[in-house]
Amino acid sequence: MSAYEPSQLPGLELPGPVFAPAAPGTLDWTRLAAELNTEGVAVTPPLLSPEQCAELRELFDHPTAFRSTVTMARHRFGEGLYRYFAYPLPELVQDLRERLYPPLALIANEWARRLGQPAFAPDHEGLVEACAAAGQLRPTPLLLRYGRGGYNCLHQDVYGDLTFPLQVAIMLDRPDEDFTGGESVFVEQRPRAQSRPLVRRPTQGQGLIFTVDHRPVRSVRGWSRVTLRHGVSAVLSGERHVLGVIFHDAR
Ligand SMILES: O=C(O)CCC(=O)C(=O)O
Ligand SMILES: [Fe+2]
Repeated sequence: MSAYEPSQLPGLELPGPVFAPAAPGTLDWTRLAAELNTEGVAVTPPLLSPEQCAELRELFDHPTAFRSTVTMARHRFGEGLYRYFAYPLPELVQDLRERLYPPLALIANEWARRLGQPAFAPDHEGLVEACAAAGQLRPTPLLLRYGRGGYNCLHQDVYGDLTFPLQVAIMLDRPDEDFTGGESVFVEQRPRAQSRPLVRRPTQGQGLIFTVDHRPVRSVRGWSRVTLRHGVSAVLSGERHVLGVIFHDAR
């Protein structure tokens, strides 16, 4: 049986296209929700144009846009560099965060109901307020850059007690043209079962929506928690850039 019950996820619509010049119309949230329920990972149509991808990629070299920079090898997180944006976020990033959040909150709230957890605010402003009340005040959207040999160890982006369970990563480069290798890797851990690997290869502008920490999956007696970690396999050549949109803020 599929864990997805469409009748429990009403109104999964965006008000309009989300920066989707190559894919006019709304995102198909019914499909995305079904994919998230069954796989924990969903691939969107392009959310950014090639020009917008280039604009964000170039921002990487403007230090004033960021609150901090992490050299991944120093923390044994992998190999590469990432930078957390400072507030106020670039308009494009702020807009994506605000517009992607409401439909994701519907999915997150269905998950919370299944797991007996409190609901999240319906809009992003409400989530940011709840984060502030929990002492999580620092912005989490980030840009990542990997060169040849770069990779990202399996991890979860948990930054405090308040975790919104879905996040988005948008591919800014063209796989097989700008870089090779560098697949998006996910490992799912079900209770009393061996881990399940998933690999995705988004094209430029496409977003991956995925579980931050865990999601509910049907079990014999109701719902059990399935844990997901994400990472990136080694980049074999070229440079790979990604925009990470995490919705909760950090302590
Ligand atoms: O580079 C990637 O694809 C992974 C980025 C990541 O870890 C994130 O967006 O949280
Ligand atoms: Fe991450």
